[in-house]
Amino acid sequence: MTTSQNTPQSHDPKIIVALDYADSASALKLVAQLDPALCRLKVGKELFTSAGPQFVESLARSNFGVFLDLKFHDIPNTVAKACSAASNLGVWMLNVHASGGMEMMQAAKQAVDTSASKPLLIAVTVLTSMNQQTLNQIGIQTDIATHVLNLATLTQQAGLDGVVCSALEAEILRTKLGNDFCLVTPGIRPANVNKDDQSRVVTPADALNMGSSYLVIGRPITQAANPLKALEAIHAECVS
Ligand SMILES: O=c1ccn([C@@H]2O[C@H](COP(=O)(O)O)[C@@H](O)[C@H]2O)c(=O)[nH]1
Repeated sequence: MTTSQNTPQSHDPKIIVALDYADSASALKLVAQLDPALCRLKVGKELFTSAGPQFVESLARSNFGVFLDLKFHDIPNTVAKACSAASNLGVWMLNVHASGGMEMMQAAKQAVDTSASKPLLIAVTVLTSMNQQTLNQIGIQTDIATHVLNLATLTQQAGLDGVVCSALEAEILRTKLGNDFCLVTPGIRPANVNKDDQSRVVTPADALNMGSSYLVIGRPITQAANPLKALEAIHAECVS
């Protein structure tokens, strides 16, 4: 597995907790309850928009690795500049949308690789909230697993480190794209937990068995009565 030179952890926790909060104070309250031996952190559009790059930079200096999940999607020059700026925050991983195409992804990769910290760069294939019907609604008639494989293949050809996909597609991507390609899978739900707005969901243990490299988990941890206990239970399920 490719690893970032700036990874602050010598170990490699598989769980990435999604800090989907409205402000930095709420996010930090959760972070204070978590154990960096068990997880990394993800900052997405809501928290980044409210708390800003300085917050991400300070979080990236903590013992947690930070995945900056802004899913850049624009013309190549704009995405490359955004990726340079994001890399300079010292994050462990960042992402773009694979549907931005080869030229956009190559520009992003070049920007990341010429930064001082060289974070991992991955691309979103098909959002885990989407199903076959929502894919058809945007004009794509290909079956979802094939579309994910096509976008992931393009991502690998562009030289990126991996993709965001559902764990439902992890087995086919592992077979076709090899063991060194990073598969980051949101849509993770322990058994009997609400799916919320996710469509393509898999349990934590099944996701790892199917070939996921990292599990992105938000509400099952952040909205638990005791987030650390929820994290520990998921971690235990994964290692057993
Ligand atoms: O395809 C995708 C890409 C990103 N996400 C993000 O992951 C978390 C999931 O949160 P849950 O509360 O566990 O559903 C969230 O931040 C999404 O923006 C995704 O779900 N699917």
